[in-house]
Amino acid sequence: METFIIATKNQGKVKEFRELFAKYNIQTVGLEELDKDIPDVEETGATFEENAALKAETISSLLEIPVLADDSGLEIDALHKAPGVYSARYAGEDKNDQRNLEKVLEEMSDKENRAARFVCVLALAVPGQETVLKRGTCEGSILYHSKGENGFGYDPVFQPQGYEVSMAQLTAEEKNAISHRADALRQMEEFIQSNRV
Ligand SMILES: O=P(O)(O)OP(=O)(O)OP(=O)(O)OC[C@H]1O[C@@H](n2cnc3c(O)ncnc32)[C@H](O)[C@@H]1O
Ligand SMILES: [Mg+2]
Repeated sequence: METFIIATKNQGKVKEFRELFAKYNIQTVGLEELDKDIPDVEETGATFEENAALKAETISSLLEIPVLADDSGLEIDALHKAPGVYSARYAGEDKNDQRNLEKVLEEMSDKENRAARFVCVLALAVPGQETVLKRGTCEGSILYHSKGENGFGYDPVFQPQGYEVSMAQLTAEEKNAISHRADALRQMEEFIQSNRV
């Protein structure tokens, strides 16, 4: 089976990419599964696109092979699109999912407009080629309390549009059918196919 490198250290993303790529018969590997010690890429960009490209291009140059990176997060309308590109570090530099979602619940406790979306930008960097960027979204709303155990990150406080449960109450299969990550990957499909390694 072919293998694709995903430039991420997030095990929640690694699991979802493994599931999403299975239908292409491609195996995916996260950075922590590689033998090499890969340095953290500083996410200095102002947009998901900039950060996704930064991660994909840095790791692709280092390994000299095609690399896919994911920069994602939660945009909340009542918070002027925060936490946005700062989603991973919303409650502090130590990147704690639980504290991040508690901060969202607190900031949203008095807000009537609950509209929000998950955004995922995928960047495919191939040595000697221009990086390809694709953006996927999943619309929904912010709950008043967290519920559910599945998924990762902000899933327990996010209710996808058309559902009465949180993203964390969906099965992996159900989330993968509607997620921002699946949406972005569908758009990236032809580029993945033409860069099978
Ligand atoms: O940069 P890498 O190494 O890929 O890992 P990361 O966790 O730092 O990833 P990001 O910089 O893209 O930050 C994404 C943030 O958005 C959250 N997030 C992304 N996708 C999500 C999803 O499908 N469900 C819930 N939260 C998600 C995630 O928990 C992080 O807090
Ligand atoms: Mg990150």
